[in-house]
Amino acid sequence: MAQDVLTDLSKVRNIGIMAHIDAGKTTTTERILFYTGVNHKLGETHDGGATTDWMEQEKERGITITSAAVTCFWNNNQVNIIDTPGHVDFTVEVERSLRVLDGAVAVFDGKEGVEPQSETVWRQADKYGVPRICFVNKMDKMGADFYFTVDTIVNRLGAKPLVMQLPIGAESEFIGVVDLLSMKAFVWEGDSKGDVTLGANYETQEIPADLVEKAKEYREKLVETVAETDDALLEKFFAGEEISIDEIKAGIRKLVVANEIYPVYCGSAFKNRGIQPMLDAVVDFLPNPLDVGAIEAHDPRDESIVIERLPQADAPFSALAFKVAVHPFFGRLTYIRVYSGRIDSGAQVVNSTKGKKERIGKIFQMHANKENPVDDLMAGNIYAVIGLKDTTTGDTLSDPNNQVVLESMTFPEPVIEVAIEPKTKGDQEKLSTAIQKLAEEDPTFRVSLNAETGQTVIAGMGELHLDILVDRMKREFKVEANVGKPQVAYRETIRKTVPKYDYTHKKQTGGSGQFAKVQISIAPLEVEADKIYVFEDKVTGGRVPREYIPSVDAGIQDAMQYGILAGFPVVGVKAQLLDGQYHDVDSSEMAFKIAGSMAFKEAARQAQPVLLEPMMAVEVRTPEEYMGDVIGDINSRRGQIQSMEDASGVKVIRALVPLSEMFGYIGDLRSKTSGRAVFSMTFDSYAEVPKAVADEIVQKAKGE
Ligand SMILES: Nc1nc2c(ncn2[C@@H]2O[C@H](COP(=O)(O)OP(=O)(O)OP(=O)(O)O)[C@@H](O)[C@H]2O)c(=O)[nH]1
Repeated sequence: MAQDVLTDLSKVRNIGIMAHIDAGKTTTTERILFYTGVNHKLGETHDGGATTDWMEQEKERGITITSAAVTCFWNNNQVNIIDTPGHVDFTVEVERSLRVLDGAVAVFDGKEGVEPQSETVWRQADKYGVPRICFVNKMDKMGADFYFTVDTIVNRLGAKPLVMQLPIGAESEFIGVVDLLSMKAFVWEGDSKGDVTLGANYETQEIPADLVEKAKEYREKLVETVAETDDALLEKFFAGEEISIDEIKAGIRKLVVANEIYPVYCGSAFKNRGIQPMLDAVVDFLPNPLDVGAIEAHDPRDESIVIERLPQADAPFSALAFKVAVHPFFGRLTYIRVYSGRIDSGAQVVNSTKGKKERIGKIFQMHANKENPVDDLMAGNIYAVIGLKDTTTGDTLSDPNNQVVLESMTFPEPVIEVAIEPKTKGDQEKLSTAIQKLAEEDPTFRVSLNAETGQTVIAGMGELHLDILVDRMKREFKVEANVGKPQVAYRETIRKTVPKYDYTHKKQTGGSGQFAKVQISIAPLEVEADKIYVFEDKVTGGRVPREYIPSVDAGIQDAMQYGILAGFPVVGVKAQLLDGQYHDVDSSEMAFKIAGSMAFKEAARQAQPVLLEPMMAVEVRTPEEYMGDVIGDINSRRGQIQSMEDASGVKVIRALVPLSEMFGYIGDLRSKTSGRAVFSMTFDSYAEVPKAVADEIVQKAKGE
């Protein structure tokens, strides 16, 4: 069934399927792969047979964590599907995918409507300007309500839906849809019971009598919405003239590409209903790489110089790596989106983010059940390549003679950490390998070694994120280890400037001694993104020789790893080396490093050190009757309420709450609200821990 890669970019769609956890993203993707002919046997997601979920954990947990790209073909168009994860802990993966998508299908649960997590993902898609169509899934489910779901698109997302279909029948009687463009009914015969080979195809019929009026009303709305955007169409509309389907489609396409409107489809992925018309809509309305146009890149030598790259074969090559995965047979596989140019396998490129040469090895397009080798990389398309050694997620690959850097991706701060203690020396080695491999795939976790306890500390986005990392270490890399409880990633900072601090490191132990004298100043520094520390050399007259100055810097950074209050990393420091003294024989890099480190430790004690904790932006949606309880609970967790709003019959409460108070929140919220409230949270900022709480944390850290 493999087809050659299309070179006509107007026939390429790079899309994502985005959804709240359990809305049916995996099932929908599976059905798409079935209908597009590459998947002959459907995997039922929770039996572990789904082809996009090839990691063990995904099979067991039934959730899609990694984004794999799968290529399929629909009516002679090539559709590349980039799988986007739906869990809140993996929003970085979602952003990473959104970065390389041209359009998306937002899948909603037809009973729940827009859920908080779909809202988060929706807003992320807004941020990247990704045009979308909506698929209201699970129309066969008890309580499914298409019109309610459409309302939630308005109320909860503030977006403008365009109803393209009406459901025929509801719940177990849901049999098909009215297509408002052709004004026909598409009916899927028979009950598939989740087996796609049963009742997979639809028949075109007349609209059932009881839906004719409603269909007319909705078609009128549809045509009016489209006509309003085009003077010529509007004239026709008011003159009562027929506007052709092609004219309507062209109008919708323009509005979708401009992110002004979101066509809404419905169906039941599980029962194989509604997938084909939704695929037609992907092709009809979502943008192709030409619609998206030029991408903005930067000169690697000077970020302020903007360079545009057009999706053309004869432009200089540029591509973004958005995923590194370890394939069971090929080893390291790098997923890339090519933005411009065309190059063959074997070509030399440059990783312009890291300034390293790379060679493109074999190139594949990943189909659902096999890899399809291709000869070259083409602008506008998505590929998996082997042979790249140093490229990790977020890196740009360029033409060596025309280098650019595509906007790099920002990742939220990892705020939860877990300590891992390998059982044997062998396990320690396995752990290092595991960490290195996992870091290539996922740049969102950080690793540090606690020199005092010998523990390896891994920091990530949330409890589940860490859970999965640890699980993979044990399972894939066979690391035997004791794993601690997840802890909040506290930080320390200083509040006062210490303008001058002298420290002399002197040691005489037989032979040659050690001597270094430094005078430093430290001051609070506003933390911005990765800028958590600044070092300035203010030494004059060679009083500290050039070669020792970096050692002082390194010594201070070493000391900052373990803050003086409770051993948490210190951030937000501007350090200056003001003066010093050396000895011809006894001074060394090591001596200056120790002096720098000790000078910082002692100076920091005078700089009013404080503890910082991660604050989470929490959003709770609750029926009004539980609002008092929810707010009371947030207050008792040291939360600050930011706003309260009404949205489609529920109250939306937004608050800033310390992460340390959010462990186990989901269970408490469920029991307080009889399971009727939902919440989402994302990292917001670091804030100073109130004195009383800080004292407790310090006590505990010292006790341990
Ligand atoms: N009744 C009904 N159930 C569905 C439908 N689509 C999916 N499901 C079920 O809903 C559950 C979740 O479906 P998935 O496809 O795994 O959902 P997902 O959004 O990929 O979930 P994650 O991978 O966990 O994010 C499974 O038990 C599916 O069988 C549908 O159209 N109707």
